[in-house]
Amino acid sequence: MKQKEVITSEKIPIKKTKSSRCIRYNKKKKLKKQTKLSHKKVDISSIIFNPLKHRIQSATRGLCTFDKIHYLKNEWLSIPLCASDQISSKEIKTKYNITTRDLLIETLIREAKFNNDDILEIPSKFLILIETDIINKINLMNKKRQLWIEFGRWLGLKEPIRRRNVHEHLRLKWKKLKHAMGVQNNIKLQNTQKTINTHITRNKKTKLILLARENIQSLNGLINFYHMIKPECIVDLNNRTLVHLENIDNQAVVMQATNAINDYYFHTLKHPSHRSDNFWENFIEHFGAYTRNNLLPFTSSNTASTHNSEHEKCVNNLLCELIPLSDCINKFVQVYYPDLYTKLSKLEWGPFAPKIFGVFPMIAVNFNTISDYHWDEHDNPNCLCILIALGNFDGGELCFPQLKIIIPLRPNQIVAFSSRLLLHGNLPVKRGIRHSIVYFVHSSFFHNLRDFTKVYSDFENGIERNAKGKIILKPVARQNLKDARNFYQPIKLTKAKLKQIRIPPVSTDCRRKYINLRKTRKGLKAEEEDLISDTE
Ligand SMILES: O=C(O)CCC(=O)C(=O)O
Ligand SMILES: [Fe+2]
Repeated sequence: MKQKEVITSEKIPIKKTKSSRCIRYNKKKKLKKQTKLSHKKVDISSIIFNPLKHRIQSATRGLCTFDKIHYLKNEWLSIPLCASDQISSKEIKTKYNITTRDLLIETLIREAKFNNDDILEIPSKFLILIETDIINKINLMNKKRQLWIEFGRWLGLKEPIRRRNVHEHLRLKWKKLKHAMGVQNNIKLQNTQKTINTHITRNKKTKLILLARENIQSLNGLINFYHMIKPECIVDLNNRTLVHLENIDNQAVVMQATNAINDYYFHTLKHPSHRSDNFWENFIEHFGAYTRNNLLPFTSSNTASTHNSEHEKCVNNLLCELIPLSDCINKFVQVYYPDLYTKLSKLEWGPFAPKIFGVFPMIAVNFNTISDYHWDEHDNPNCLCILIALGNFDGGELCFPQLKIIIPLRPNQIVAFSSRLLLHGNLPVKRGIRHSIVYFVHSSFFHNLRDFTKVYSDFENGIERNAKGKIILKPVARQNLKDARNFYQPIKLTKAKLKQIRIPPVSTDCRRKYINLRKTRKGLKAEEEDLISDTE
């Protein structure tokens, strides 16, 4: 029988503890002060999407070449980040000589577990294949045909399974994991941006996996992991931060953000027409300024609520409620990473997108879901992302298999780490609902990491292009780049579309690859999983 959809909403109560009247009084006073601070007046118009001023992606596309160059030169400014920007001012640091780990095994177990929850280990006959053919590249592929097919089946690959496909599947995984070896071997990370990029994307994505095998092969292997609980800054041999955990001493700010995300999440579940593709497919939304796959920065579609203008007020409310938390996160960067902060505060992305989160152009919000192991490959490798987990939950620990570090991140903590260089993912949530917010900066925001030759050569050659990038012969009129009137036609949905209701066949975000979203779609807590019927 189909169970009724359960949608619960939780407000985080202020914890009542037995304390003396004096302590209680002081606590109350502190909370009152914090709450007052967190409600300080802000100019909301600069924080929310303003269709008269800001532009979504399509509205940045039809500009004339002159306007594009003008925007690049005068409105969008960036100072290149360098490796030393990740050196923290924290006095006591823990140096880590990272050992290589068997991440491949860990990843494969996760993949196989998706189809068969009982799997804890990888059979040794498959390990041999990995060892010989993938790691040592001794080609036994033709000799063990049946075993490869069996391996593919164990992994849950689609039938019909061919040994060549299984081999390729593993080879690609191996290549990707080798990526992280750059951090492992600590190879001259302080050198130029170019070195880091070439190094990481081409050659050194190697052994990570191998040494980790014994430790991560079974879930028991996690016992060997270092549990990072208290504030601590773990750095590489060049003193660059790998993982930095700090407490947030402001309960009110955390409560305000948690309640806002809960409200937003449950409201959106309840009103299907409010669901964006990202929300319903992957339970992640990105707010703020984007510039990936686009010449110029623009306002993200989630910020502008392009799918339904009726949802706009929900977004605006959420963004306003996150301001105090964003202030806290900015303060953290300013205190511990002053060079990074200074450079980021000089990053301007111009009038096309609002400045919502202080020095960070954008955030990602993960709603009641965890992330599979991944690298955030578009993040600037010289920047740190800042992550906070919100909600009332147990489990969902953040795990860095390369470093063998597990962080049972609590809502009063933040963690800064190099999301581009370190593989990371979550352990399952055991109880309650866990959301998370990530503050990050994409590489594409930095001019030194972009290639603008095409638009400059268009300029020199007097070429104009249409929104699709095709050369056109007609002249294109110049625009007032600060005036976006008439560029945005809001869509008002009164009724949900099919794709806002139907369960999507796949998640389109790599972070959700092997993550089950059933309880997330129902607004359920982890322990309520059994309320979902098997037929769904
Ligand atoms: O929720 C978490 O702990 C991890 C989130 C994350 O890594 C991401 O959104 O990229
Ligand atoms: Fe991430």
